Amino acid sequence: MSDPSSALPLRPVRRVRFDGRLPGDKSLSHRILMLGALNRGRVKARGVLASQDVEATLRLVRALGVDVSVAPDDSGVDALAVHLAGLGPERWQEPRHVVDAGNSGTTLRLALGLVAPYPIAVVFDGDDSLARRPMRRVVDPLRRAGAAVLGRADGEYLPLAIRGGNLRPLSVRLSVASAQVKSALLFAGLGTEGEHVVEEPVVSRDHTERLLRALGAPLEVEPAGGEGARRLVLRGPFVPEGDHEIRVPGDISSAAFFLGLAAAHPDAEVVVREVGLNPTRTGFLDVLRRMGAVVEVSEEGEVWGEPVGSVRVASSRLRGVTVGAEEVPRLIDELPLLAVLATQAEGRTVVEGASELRVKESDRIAEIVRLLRPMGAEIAERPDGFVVEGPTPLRGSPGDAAGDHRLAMSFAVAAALAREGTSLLRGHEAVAVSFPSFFRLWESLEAR
Ligand SMILES: O=C(O)C1=C[C@@H](OP(=O)(O)O)[C@@H](O)[C@H](O)C1
Ligand SMILES: C=C(OP(=O)(O)O)C(=O)O
Repeated sequence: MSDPSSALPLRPVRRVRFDGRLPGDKSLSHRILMLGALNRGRVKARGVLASQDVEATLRLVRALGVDVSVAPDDSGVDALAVHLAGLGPERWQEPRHVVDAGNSGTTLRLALGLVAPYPIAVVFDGDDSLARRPMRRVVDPLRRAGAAVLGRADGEYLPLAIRGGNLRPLSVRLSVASAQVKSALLFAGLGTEGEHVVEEPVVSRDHTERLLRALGAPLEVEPAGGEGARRLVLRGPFVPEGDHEIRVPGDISSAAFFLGLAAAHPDAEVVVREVGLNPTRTGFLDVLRRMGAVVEVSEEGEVWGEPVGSVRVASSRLRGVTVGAEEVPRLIDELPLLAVLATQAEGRTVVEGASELRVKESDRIAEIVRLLRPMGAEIAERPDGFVVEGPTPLRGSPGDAAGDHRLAMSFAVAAALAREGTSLLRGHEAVAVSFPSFFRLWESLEAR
């Protein structure tokens, strides 16, 4: 790990060639560990992401007293082999200590739903970024179902203490499209008698639904009202059983930094293998295509209902695009990167309906504008997104990742695309949240 106090020099990259696997999917890794903790039986998972966020979920699973063993998995980048021997939630213990969710919104929100049906008290805390992120979106529906939750600002912010048990059936129409809230409520339904209904206004990543159905849960997914809206109906209780094995596919959100660089760079070819191609996650590939990029996708199989395959992207002439609210959840974590690529595209790029970006690890709208302007980008902040006029040549500049892994990696792409000048990134160590080997792999790209 590099020295956190020093800035990392990032030079423009002359030639981009990459062909291989990248780290395992973060969303799937969290969910597999939590469902493994709930399961009555053994779960053997390979290719689990070895990163700080997933460490937080491992801390939760251990704190509940679940028997879990973790070893490096040499067949992947930043990969773990995890074996869980779950005895069902009746055997969970009340954690003796505060559970540290670190920087991970997914850990905290999903965990609140996971433990809510059971009569145990769990206290959560996390880092300063997580302590600024809103939790009432999960806490309120859990309270309405009968869980007791205490926390700062009436349960909006960490630290949070929950004690559940004996919940009433959940019936929730989400006002924001959030896979974290949806998943938390489905998890709560798993331990609760009755028919639970969750409606989302626009489809968000559906890993939880796919995993639950693969495990045999009585879950129906149907269209609801508006375009892209979905209604999920789960009959609880359902506790998964039996022995299961899974190999976690690569994370398209991590792959996006390599694929995006390839699209905007004049001499590039990148192939990412064995990556997850769940259509609720591939909005970034669709937007790249709309920008005129050469994107080839080959679907090669399925893991627990999740399509998996390879993606190839080569140097392309990009043009500006508009991305609206109905598409945002399918590429929410790739939007700061899209701002970088838009600086190299002909014409105007507009992102709207993305105010959720302001409550991620940082305010990703304000911070990406702050990072890109000194490099020569023409980018304007909007309350719910940004507008970029391109193309503008970028030049190396100092920048600060604001403790946000996606911003650190987006800045690395901008630095690689710069015509001249070395960029200096402060806070580069944030990449350990989702992609610890990022800079080791990035350094293998050829510097000018
Ligand atoms: O469910 C998940 O695994 C995630 C959902 C998204 O958050 P929201 O559900 O808050 O939009 C995303 O930004 C996050 O990186 C992971
Ligand atoms: C928003 C993210 O994660 P989380 O919400 O789990 O912190 C992310 O990985 O970009």
